[in-house]
Amino acid sequence: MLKQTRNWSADPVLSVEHLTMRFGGLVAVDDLSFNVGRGDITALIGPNGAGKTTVFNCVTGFYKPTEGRIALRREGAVEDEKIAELTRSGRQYSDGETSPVFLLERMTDFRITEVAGVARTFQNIRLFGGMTVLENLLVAQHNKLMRASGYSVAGLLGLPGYRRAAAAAKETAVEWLRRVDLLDRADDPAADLPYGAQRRLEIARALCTNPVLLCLDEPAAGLNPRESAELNTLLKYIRDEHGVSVLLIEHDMGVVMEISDHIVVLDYGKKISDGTAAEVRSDPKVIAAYLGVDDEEVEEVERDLDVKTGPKAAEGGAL
Ligand SMILES: Nc1ncnc2c1ncn2[C@@H]1O[C@H](COP(=O)(O)OP(=O)(O)OP(=O)(O)O)[C@@H](O)[C@H]1O
Repeated sequence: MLKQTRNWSADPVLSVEHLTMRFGGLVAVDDLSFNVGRGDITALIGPNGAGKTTVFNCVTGFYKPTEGRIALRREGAVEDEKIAELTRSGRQYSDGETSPVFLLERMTDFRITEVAGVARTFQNIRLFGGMTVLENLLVAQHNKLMRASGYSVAGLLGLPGYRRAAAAAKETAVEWLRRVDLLDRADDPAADLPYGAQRRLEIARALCTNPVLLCLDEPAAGLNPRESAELNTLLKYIRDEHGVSVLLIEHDMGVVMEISDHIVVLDYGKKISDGTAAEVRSDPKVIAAYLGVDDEEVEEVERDLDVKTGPKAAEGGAL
């Protein structure tokens, strides 16, 4: 069931404002603004080369944007004036407050994950193939464990604080493995898992860091229809039961239209549409952008939309 409220206006967890990213003479992202609603699944879509991954890389600290502000409100609504004040102060985030704000464009990727609570997965799976499935999830919680050890030999000596933290980390890992249906593979090397299972493990690993915002780069890429359906169920569970906001890049329109509360469409680095699936689907600018790509992709998009939305899509003249 998709939501009726427009969380991205009422309660944004992330605000991207006037984001520009240039690579030499190429403007990959051009004065882009959009919000991600708290507790929403938001999809960033657009033809190849539209700038989607570049936006992701800016949000997660892999790129420093040329211009723009990326504000994360971790726990709830914050007045614009407070964010403006933080911006003027030159600081990266407002600390020790009930509703902290993080200016991600000023932070390193490591701190964005650790301090602000933004986790991500990659287009190309990046697991530790030689480690077991369980170890991959424990490594994701390494920093939490280091803090519990007081960055001393407490860990080696097995002092109680560290032991408790280690047990909690294992519990979190086991819980997510159960949720993504990989508990029976816990002791197998990650590289031995089939492709779809590796994708689920990557998502579980990101969730072990307890993020408020989970960024997924093409999570359905390479999945078969059954695995795609399982992914949809998992993402809805993450949203509904854990309140994690999800921002995803996805080419599979079947997945996008079925699970997204909000869709932002890019073309040539600019936003061309922003709204619910129904709004975006019938937007002539979106249709035109997709018609600009090669025939095969247009056909694929049309087929996906037909399958998922049936006659309604056809009435609305969808993509
Ligand atoms: N590190 C980089 N250096 C130079 N150009 C880059 C870099 N990263 C991306 N680009 C360029 O920026 C533009 C946007 O690329 P980006 O990968 O963000 O698009 P995308 O929408 O994610 O595409 P796709 O759907 O194919 O993954 C492209 O023209 C790309 O070649």
